[in-house]
Formats: sequence, structure tokens, C-alpha cells
Amino acid sequence: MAAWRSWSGGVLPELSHIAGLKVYVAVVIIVVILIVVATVVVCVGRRRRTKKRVKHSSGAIPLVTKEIVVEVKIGEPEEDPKKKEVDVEESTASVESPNIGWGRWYTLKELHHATHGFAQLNVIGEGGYGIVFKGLLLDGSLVAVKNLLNNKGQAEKEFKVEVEAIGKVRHKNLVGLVGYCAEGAQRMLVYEYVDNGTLEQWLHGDVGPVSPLTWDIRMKIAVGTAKGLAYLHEGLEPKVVHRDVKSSNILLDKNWNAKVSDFGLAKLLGSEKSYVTTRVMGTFGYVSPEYASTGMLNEGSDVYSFGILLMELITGRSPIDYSRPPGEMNLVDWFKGMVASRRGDELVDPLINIQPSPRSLKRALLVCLRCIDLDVSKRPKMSQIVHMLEADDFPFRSELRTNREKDHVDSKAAASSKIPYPTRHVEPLDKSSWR
Ligand SMILES: Nc1ncnc2c1ncn2[C@@H]1O[C@H](COP(=O)(O)OP(=O)(O)OP(=O)(O)O)[C@@H](O)[C@H]1O
Repeated sequence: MAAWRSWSGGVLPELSHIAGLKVYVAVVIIVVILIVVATVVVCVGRRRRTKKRVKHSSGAIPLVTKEIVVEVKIGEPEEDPKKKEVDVEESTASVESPNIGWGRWYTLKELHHATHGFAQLNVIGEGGYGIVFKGLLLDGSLVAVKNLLNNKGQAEKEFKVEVEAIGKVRHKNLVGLVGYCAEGAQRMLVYEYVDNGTLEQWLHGDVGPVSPLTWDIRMKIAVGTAKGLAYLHEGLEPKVVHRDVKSSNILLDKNWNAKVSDFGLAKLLGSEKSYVTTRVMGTFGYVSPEYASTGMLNEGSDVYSFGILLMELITGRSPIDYSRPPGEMNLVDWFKGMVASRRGDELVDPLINIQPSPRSLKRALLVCLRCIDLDVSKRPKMSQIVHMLEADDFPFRSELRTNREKDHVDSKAAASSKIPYPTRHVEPLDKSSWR
């Protein structure tokens, strides 16, 4: 104090008080305010950056904006931590964990801990069935916990269907269900965590002028997806029809391996060829015409949706895009028109830097056209699609066909596109190659 007085007293005597405060008190207050403001600015900046892009070792995962409102009725510690803990403890106490062969029945408490009380920060997405949280289990494994909106419509029913249908299914191109939780009104599915976003994000998010999804990566994703679906259709008894094949249901790992997710819409099919359902549950733009109009469902509907997905991979366009000129809003119509007028090379996503070889492009275009054949019986099986996409000589071997064989050409789209149509019978894959 004395030192201060002696320093300021002579030179700045009038500044020894500011607004009635001693100068040093005022200085301390100003410094504190500046530190608080700087901290807030840094935090807000960080949150913004985090929201925009989720950092990942294979690059930043582009966001496809979706408004998510978290409405978790349990374990939001921010609101009333004590009350929530009691709720979880009570519900946990009343549960007996049954022995399920394929996975685990998780208690609400376990999942509560794994997701930090179902915190907003751990929300990784939201679909028609509920919000998905990222979670870390006690054994160190990362999981995606889908909290089903069981109080809305069909969700509880679907939950049982989904658990039964996919619990035992294991395939490298299918997202594995590792367990579930059913306590009181809560219904949750616990999936393996797939760490590189969805195909939708990589195709339609902001990736800059050049897409990280090269042509080869896109074909790898297509083949992986086809293998996953082939396993559902042809490797299981009873077979499973996915019913909602679309880019947001294709998850990707760091090596761009595709993993088909969301079997919430899947129904087990018995021996009957098709299954009539009272409501069409797929996604606009991907649903096959016969499923949309009659509700007739079989694996051919998935094949159609896969064809749309492959078009999406080739073009980088959404199945329906109202921001485009009228003739281009519907991807199928635009795509068919372009192929018919021999402008197939213009279909390739402009964000692809290195153009595909004509052979590879032709192969992909042809598979698309075959998948969306209006006659379901003419669509290839998923295992045949795997074969076609992987075969180096497809469709060129068919160019050597005899005229008699060429008479079998029965796809109007393929014929109008002048692309040689494959007449060779493609053997179903060896089941070992599914794995
Ligand atoms: N196993 C998982 N690993 C990592 N992220 C996941 C996983 N499952 C889902 N997600 C994320 O959660 C989001 C929502 O998934 P969800 O399957 O519930 O809905 P959707 O596929 O977007 O829509 P819909 O319910 O209409 O099919 C996904 O887009 C993805 O970002």
C-alpha cells in the first residue's frame, strides 16, 4: 500500500480512486473480468468447432444437420442428479438378468453409467426409433445405445422383433447387437460402436471440393453393403429382409468397411415367398414401387433400395432432391435418362477426383439398372450383385455371348442404354465368402 501510494501519489494523485474504489481494487476486478470473458470466448469457440466437425483419425466426419431434442426420462444428472440415481437404483434392483446366448441384458444402471447419464454430449444421432448415445462400458468397449421411444406407437413391438431377429446375427458387414436393456418402460438396444460416421454424412455432408470417398472406396462400400444384405437374405434361416436400406443406415469404420445398421424395420420371413405388411415402413426415395403400392415385401425390395444406394454412391446425389431442376429431382428418372442417352460418364459424382475406368463405371451402372427392374423376379439376388460388382470381366464377358444368348436380354432399361446385358447365370456366392 505504502509503495503504491508513494508511486502513484505524486504522479497520478487523481487516479488513486476510480468510482469510489481504490485503484488496485479496480485493476484486480478488471483483470478478473477479462479472464472470465476470455475463458468464455475460448470455450464457445471450442464448442462451435466441435459441433461443426467431429474429429476422427481418418479425417473429420462431415455433419448432416439434424435437430435433436434429447428427452431422456432417466439419468440426466444436470437436472436432478439425486432423484435420477434413485430411479435407476430402484429399477435395477427389480431386474433379474436372464441368460441370453448371443449377448447381454444390460441393466439401466450400467447404460446410465456408460453414457454419463444419457448426457446430451453423448448423443450421436437420432432416427425414427429414438436417440442414439455413445457409451463406454466397464470392460472398455465403446457402444451405441439406442434409446427406443417405446411410448410412441409400435416401438415396443418392434423392439422384440428386432432383438429376436438380429441378436444372433454376426457378420463383418452388419452392425452387431451386443445386448439390450428392458426395464420398466425403458427399451434400449446396445450396438457395437462404428467409428467413422454414416455413408449419408460422407456423401452429402460438407467434405470440400474433393470427396475422400474415391471411386474405389465407393465400390468397396457397395460390395460390403451387398455382402451384409446377402447374408441377411441368403445366409440366415429364416431370412431377414432389412426393409430400410439407405445411406444413413450404412455405417463406416476407419478403413471404409461398410456395416449395415438399423434392423428396426426388419421382419423375419418364413418359408413363404413374400410377406404382406399393412404399412410401408421404408424411406421415401428408396422404397420399391411394388412395396409402396401393394405392401408386398420380399428381399427384392431390399435389392431395389440397394440399387438406389448404388446410384447415390456413383452420383453423390440424394434419391429425391428438390433443390435440383425438375428433370433431375428424381434420381432414378434422371439416372435412367442419362444412361439411355449414353451420357453415363456424366453421372459420376463431380467430387470424385480420379475418374473410374469405363469398365468399372459400366459395371456399376448396369448393376443399378438390374436392381431397379420393375419386375421383382428379374432383379438379381444380393449374392449375384456381390459377384457382379467384384467380377473383373463383368459385363464384358457377356459381349462375347452368342446371339442366342443375347435373346435373353430382358431389361428394357439396359437395352435402351445399349449396355451389354449379362446373360450368364451367376452362381450364388460360396457362403464362406460372406464372412
Ligand atoms: N452402432 C452405431 N455406431 C455409431 N453410430 C451409430 C450407430 N448406430 C447409430 N449411429 C448414429 O446414430 C444415428 C441415428 O441412427 P438410427 O439408426 O437410429 O437412425 P437413422 O438410420 O438415421 O434413421 P432411421 O431410424 O429412419 O433409420 C446414425 O445416423 C448414426 O450417426
